[in-house]
Amino acid sequence: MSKEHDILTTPIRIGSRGSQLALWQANHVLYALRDAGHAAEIEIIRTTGDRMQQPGFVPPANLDGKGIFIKEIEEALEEGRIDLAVHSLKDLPTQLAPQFTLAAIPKRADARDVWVCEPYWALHTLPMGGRIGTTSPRRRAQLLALRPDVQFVDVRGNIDTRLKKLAAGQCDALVLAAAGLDRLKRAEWVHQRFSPDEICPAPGQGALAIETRSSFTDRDRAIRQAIAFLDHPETRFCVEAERVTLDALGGGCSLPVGAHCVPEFNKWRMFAQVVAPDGESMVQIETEATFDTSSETLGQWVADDLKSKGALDLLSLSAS
Ligand SMILES: NCc1[nH]cc(CCC(=O)O)c1CC(=O)O
Repeated sequence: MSKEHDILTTPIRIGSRGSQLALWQANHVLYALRDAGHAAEIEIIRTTGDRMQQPGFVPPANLDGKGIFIKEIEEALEEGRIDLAVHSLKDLPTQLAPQFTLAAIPKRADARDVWVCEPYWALHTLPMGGRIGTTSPRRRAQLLALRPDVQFVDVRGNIDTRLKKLAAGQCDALVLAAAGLDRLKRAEWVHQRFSPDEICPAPGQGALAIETRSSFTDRDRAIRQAIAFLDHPETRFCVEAERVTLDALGGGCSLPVGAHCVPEFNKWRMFAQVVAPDGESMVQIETEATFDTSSETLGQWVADDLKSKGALDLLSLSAS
């Protein structure tokens, strides 16, 4: 047994939201830790974001939308009620407070967005004025850029709730992350996986983030060592570059910004899109970088390139 097993005398406590997808993700980490010989358990934490998805929720005046799925989880981490938190990386703000660390970023699943719609098997076969259920400003803007005639309906809730609302006719189609549907074994609902140069995914989409405390107590150090084997350096590089781009454009998951980096032979390839809310104008770039480029440099390049093409003007339209 390695040293961290001696220090970790009580089970590793994993904090998770209670949604199906969050619990799938937390269980994925739980089983990996148990396979590695650690005792571990899950603690479910209710976040502001979860409460917002309940009918009748009245948002507080000071709600800025950033980090609404993580506030209560970070509080539990800070108070030592949990040892690590499993998040969807795309829901994490681009800047973490210094007392927290992303101790592992596991191998990314399919990062793409997908089209979910039985009768119309692709976006271009949806009839004029078709209603797509998505509240994401990025997806709305990108979809309008491809199909200016489509309409949107607010379809919220967890993945099964949204699929039920689709089946009940509240909308004609959904656009969702492939990763969530794949993880919950709902891939039979997927009719088309959008290419990232068509609908560029959110920064970090499809990746998990394992957040721990940064402190150097024996236990916290042992926790980070115990989880380190789940880290996938290629994924970490890609999502860091994507998050640097988003951060340089102002951060926040409500911006209509897509960024997607992939390793390719001996280089990195990155796509990024910034779209005006009405879809009428957009800037997009595709760039390559050698493997010795840092994620910070690549992400910053991409942001600078987008800015030089007018991205900030498009983003100011979504602020107003
Ligand atoms: N914003 C909600 C959210 N956060 C993470 C995922 C999917 C899983 C992932 O992207 O890792 C989803 C649902 C969706 O966008 O369809």
